[in-house]
Amino acid sequence: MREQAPRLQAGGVRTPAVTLRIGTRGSALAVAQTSTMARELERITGESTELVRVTTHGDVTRAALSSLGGTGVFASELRDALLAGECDLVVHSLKDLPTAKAPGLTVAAYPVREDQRDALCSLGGASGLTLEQLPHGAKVGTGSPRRVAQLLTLRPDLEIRDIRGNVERRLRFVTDGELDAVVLAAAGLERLGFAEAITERFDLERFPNAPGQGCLAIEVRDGDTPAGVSRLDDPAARAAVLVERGILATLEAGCAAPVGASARYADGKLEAWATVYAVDGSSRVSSRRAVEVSDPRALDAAQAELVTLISTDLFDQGALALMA
Ligand SMILES: NCc1[nH]cc(CCC(=O)O)c1CC(=O)O
Repeated sequence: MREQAPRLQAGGVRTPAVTLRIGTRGSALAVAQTSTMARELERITGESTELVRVTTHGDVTRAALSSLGGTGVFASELRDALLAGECDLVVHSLKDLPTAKAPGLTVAAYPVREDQRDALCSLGGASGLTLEQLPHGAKVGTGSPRRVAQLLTLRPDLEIRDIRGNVERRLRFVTDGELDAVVLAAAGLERLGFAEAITERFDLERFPNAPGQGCLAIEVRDGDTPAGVSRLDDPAARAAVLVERGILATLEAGCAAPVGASARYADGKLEAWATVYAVDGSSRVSSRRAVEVSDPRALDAAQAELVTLISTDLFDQGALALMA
């Protein structure tokens, strides 16, 4: 696997691809997860790969994410590079991808999902204080409205601090003693080799994940899926994340919305639960449903049914008013 910028010959004519060119954001997390996919593709296809780094606006600004025009700040420039033919596929964190399909592009694979849970990182890592053990009024950092609401639901006494920056920078708030703990996605910590910083992985029942968290998405141009890419797809991961994101889309909520949704597909059963929070954690509505899937060919219909069941239930309980 080599790394290089998109190659342009004099006159702007692109040289024919000799290897699979994989577009990625330049952050350490993005490069780590894209490299994992590149190695998988090399193993599957026997072809070589190279990484094409695309710097996105979301990577270079310190502004609050919510001020950057909502969802998709990380995804759109990667998508532009793919549409322009500067790479053959791109690897996204699914959580950061808007739920609407991008014109001309398709998600060709949802690879095997990693831990979808959120993790508390307090000083001392595995031997640190859990959420329950943190002192009264402890300072906990997160930039996610969902995590804020979830934390305040369980510990209304906490002082929540809005933090931004990459995973390493967020962990430093704790090691520097500025905050008592931060909350991050377990998957990102693991991909970066920071699993030892994890004090507690939150129970999904009380702390449902951001829709799609822990899953990657491999996006390609419509009708132009490079050989081998479809083999990265994991049907169980696909089913679960499509339900989680289907609920998010039906609620017309973005990736920064205070919505947690967890799904799993196993043993012929597709099951999901979701909670919509008031941002201050003062109230919430939840729903949980399961559908039997006797024939895997009926999975698409089962997904749609489950999304409708849960979304309708959430609407009936006043989810829209809560998010307003
Ligand atoms: N919004 C940033 C982001 N996008 C994906 C991940 C983690 C990995 C994943 O969910 O796949 C993170 C960091 C975090 O939330 O801690």
